[in-house]
Amino acid sequence: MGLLHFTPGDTRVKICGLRTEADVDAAVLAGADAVGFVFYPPSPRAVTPKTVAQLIKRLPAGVDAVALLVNPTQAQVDEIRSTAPITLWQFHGDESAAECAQFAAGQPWIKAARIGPKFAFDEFSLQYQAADAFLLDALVEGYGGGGIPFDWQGIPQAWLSVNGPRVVLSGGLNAHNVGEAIARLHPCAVDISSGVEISKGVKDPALITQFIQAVRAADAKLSSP
Ligand SMILES: O=C(O)c1ccccc1NCC(=O)[C@H](O)[C@H](O)COP(=O)(O)O
Repeated sequence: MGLLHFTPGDTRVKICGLRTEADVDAAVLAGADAVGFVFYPPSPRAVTPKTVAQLIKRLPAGVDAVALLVNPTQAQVDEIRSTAPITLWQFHGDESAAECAQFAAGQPWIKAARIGPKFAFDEFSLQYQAADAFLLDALVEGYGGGGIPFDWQGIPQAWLSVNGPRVVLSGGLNAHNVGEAIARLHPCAVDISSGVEISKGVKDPALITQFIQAVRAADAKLSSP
């Protein structure tokens, strides 16, 4: 129920970059806790507020509708908010904490971090301490949706022990590596886009189902004695 209402052994799942009714239906049927809509025109996954307003009508109560933005203008955010009932905001660009809070206007928000070899974890979480969650993603050309994992071992254990309950792990996840990610990092949630696609922007219902089943299996393994 929702992306960020974390309880141990119940890793939440966000399926990102949905564009069609079939995409949304597949994610809901598979048990996604959140669905992400990319409002970044250069992306092949980009959608319009009007389209998202129709897609959100297919979501049952409790499934978060996440707006994904990259350095938006206030006008862009206002148009999205006035058109589609977004429940969670994800900022994937160079937005300041103050800008994120202003854009979110009291709703929960996630700040995405693009993790390179020298990423400053402590400085990041201090700067964005007001965020409801941190989405840790790979540093790829462009902004996201690169389908590449980052070095999970590079996350300081001390930082993870404090911030883990609000970490959304992202970047190159799939049904084959998500179990290891959950066992090692115990994130609040996991996020996926490329790993459930047959081509850029084209989601595959079977891959979505397989991914969520892999998450549930990993949680069950953690919970078993
Ligand atoms: O998905 C995109 O096209 C995208 C474009 C611009 C900024 C962010 C974008 N995606 C952000 C996400 O939350 C993705 O789910 C995340 O980067 C993971 O993607 P993937 O590695 O393909 O699973």
